[in-house]
Amino acid sequence: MKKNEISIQEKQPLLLTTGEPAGIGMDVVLLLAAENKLQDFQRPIWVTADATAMQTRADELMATGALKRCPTWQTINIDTDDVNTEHLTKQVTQQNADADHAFILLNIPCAAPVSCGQINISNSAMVAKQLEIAHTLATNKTAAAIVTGPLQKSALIEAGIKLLDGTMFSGHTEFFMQQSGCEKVVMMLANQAMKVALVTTHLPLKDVPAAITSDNVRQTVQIVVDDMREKFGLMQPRILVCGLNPHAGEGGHLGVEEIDIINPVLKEFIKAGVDISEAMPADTLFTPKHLANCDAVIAMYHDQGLPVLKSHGFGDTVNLTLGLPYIRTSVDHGTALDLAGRGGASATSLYQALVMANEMADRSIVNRPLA
Ligand SMILES: NC(=O)C1=CN([C@@H]2O[C@H](COP(=O)(O)OP(=O)(O)OC[C@H]3O[C@@H](n4cnc5c(N)ncnc54)[C@H](O)[C@@H]3O)[C@@H](O)[C@H]2O)C=CC1
Ligand SMILES: NCC(=O)COP(=O)(O)O
Repeated sequence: MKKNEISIQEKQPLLLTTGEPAGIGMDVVLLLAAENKLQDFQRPIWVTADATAMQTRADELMATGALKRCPTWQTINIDTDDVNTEHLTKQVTQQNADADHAFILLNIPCAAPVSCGQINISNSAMVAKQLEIAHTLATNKTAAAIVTGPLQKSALIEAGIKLLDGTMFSGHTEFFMQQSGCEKVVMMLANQAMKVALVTTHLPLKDVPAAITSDNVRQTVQIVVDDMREKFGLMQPRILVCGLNPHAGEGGHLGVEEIDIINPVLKEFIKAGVDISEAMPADTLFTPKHLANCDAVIAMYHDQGLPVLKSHGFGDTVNLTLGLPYIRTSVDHGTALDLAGRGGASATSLYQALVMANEMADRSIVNRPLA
């Protein structure tokens, strides 16, 4: 082995959360496992799920013919009451990965039996527990990266699960941000056609304008610039920014956020040598002419940027969180309750999310300073 090269045995696992047990999270893991695709990463794959529900889902998918063979996995029963201590890390790292199995299942029991496509909010605490465990193992670097399957936000909200600051649960992005003590993180979705980062995430549309503050725009741009360098290796990323209003405010006649808030911040970055535009009309920014010369787009809100991106590759897109102290990627789709256990789910987005997490983890090993 060359100096500074890391052996497969030394590589840390990718930790995959299956999310909502009534949705397709377990299906897509099983589909990849059955095709031996979880072995492409040369790393152990750890999967959080309810062990009984996983076996039942495998049986259901076998019955539909979606699984041609049933993959095998190794189950570890962990003490889920004690997830914030070294206790958890010891429990999982003391297990020897068995090469004959597609993945290691960290068993997080559901409170109620799982029925495909039927949300039961009694199981929402188990979904939140998966995220807590993932956060703990990524923070202490036991896991190289977190890759999340889909959860049903409404189920966690209706179960009364809150973020650390006591506000309503709104998504993985906000959950991991608060758990990590970050003031700000950035949601980015990426596919072959484009990368789109968002200034605001899961907010009612009526609350968006108030959230477009100088600080929010400044922090978003800084995180995008830093992580395009660190996570994608793009040292001088070319960034285009959407305005908030139609025609980027039409010179102030259709809204003033561009003049009062967005452009003054963007000018600071331009002056500092960052390759970034001033606020552009979002309807013409997302055209091939502009996208051809751009590494990332910053959109002001969720449904300004994501429908355009998903229309260019739903199923082949990765959702990632920039600005966290660890790597987190995710599928681009939701729980698809209509498909759970039926065999129609595509696992391509999960595969792409694993590829991206693995590449970022490998890059962070290469970039790690020599002791
Ligand atoms: N990463 C996450 O945790 C995400 C969670 N969600 C949550 O998922 C729930 C349902 O959201 P929806 O808007 O209905 O979106 P959805 O992505 O679950 O479903 C939209 C449509 O796409 C289809 N679809 C989704 N994933 C597919 C796959 N892998 N293969 C084939 N077809 C697929 C579904 O059958 C449905 O017709 C919501 O609670 C939402 O918050 C949505 C997006 C991401
Ligand atoms: N549209 C992406 C999405 O809603 C997923 O959000 P998160 O759970 O990754 O924060």
